[in-house]
Amino acid sequence: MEQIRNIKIIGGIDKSGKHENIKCFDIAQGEIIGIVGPTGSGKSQLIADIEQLSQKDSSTRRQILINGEIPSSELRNNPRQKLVAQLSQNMNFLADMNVKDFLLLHAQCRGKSMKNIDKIIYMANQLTGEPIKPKDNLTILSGGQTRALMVADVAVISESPIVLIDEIENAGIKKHEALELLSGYNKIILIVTHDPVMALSAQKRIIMKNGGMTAVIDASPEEKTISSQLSKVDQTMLKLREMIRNGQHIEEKDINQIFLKPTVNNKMATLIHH
Ligand SMILES: Nc1ncnc2c1ncn2[C@@H]1O[C@H](COP(=O)(O)OP(=O)(O)OP(=O)(O)O)[C@@H](O)[C@H]1O
Repeated sequence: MEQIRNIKIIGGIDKSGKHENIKCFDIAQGEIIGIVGPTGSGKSQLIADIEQLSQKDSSTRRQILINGEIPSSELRNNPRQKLVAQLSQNMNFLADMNVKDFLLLHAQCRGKSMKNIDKIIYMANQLTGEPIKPKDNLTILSGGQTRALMVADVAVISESPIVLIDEIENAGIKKHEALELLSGYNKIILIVTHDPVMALSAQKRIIMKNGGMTAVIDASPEEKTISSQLSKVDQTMLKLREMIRNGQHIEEKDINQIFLKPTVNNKMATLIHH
């Protein structure tokens, strides 16, 4: 597959038939873009336009260019050239095989090195509190383990240059780290989310309203700091969850990592303390 360096979204019309505010939006390899907006505002439709490489032929009349050009019909229609890998809350592995065998099979199908398998399991284990073992059966993995393994698998083995993450707010994984891992593999990442940790991890976020892209907001330096603070809160919640699951008692020191670190400013500190 040709290397996808960037995609361009050329704006179309919203649900009222008016031109979208955003006429043109470029996304480069390695960028993380959030898509936010109320229910029914057209977030999934925007993703569908990208996935189908719409050429003014969907309800939104948007056009998607790849590397600045109209994509070939091969790229649009051949399922083997699928551009978008999707990760969502409700996805589960169905195959009755163990983690290592599955990864070996997937790597083999994609013509990827089989030497990376242990690395993928290691990466997945950095994202989840509950260690995944190579001999674990896929079907017994918990929700968090499943999502963590999918993220590592998509990052290393899958060839899809675009990764769509659809509302994995309660995935039970370190979301911030998961996004960093994927963007490190130069994927274009689009996240539909209502979760501040995820939304603020994105460099930019597209604001949807009434079926149209109304604005694009660049994450401010302050928001980036808030994002890493929230990520620590997130990790502490994951840790507490694991401890409770394992029948342990929670002590004040277990939540100190949220409170002890200097916060963005006093306002943020007050917010967390209360
Ligand atoms: N520009 C548009 N023109 C016409 N119809 C549109 C447009 N954008 C979205 N729609 C339609 O509006 C409906 C709601 O959009 P969509 O499902 O994308 O919203 P959403 O923001 O993903 O909602 P939710 O948060 O509930 O998942 C869909 O049927 C979609 O096809």
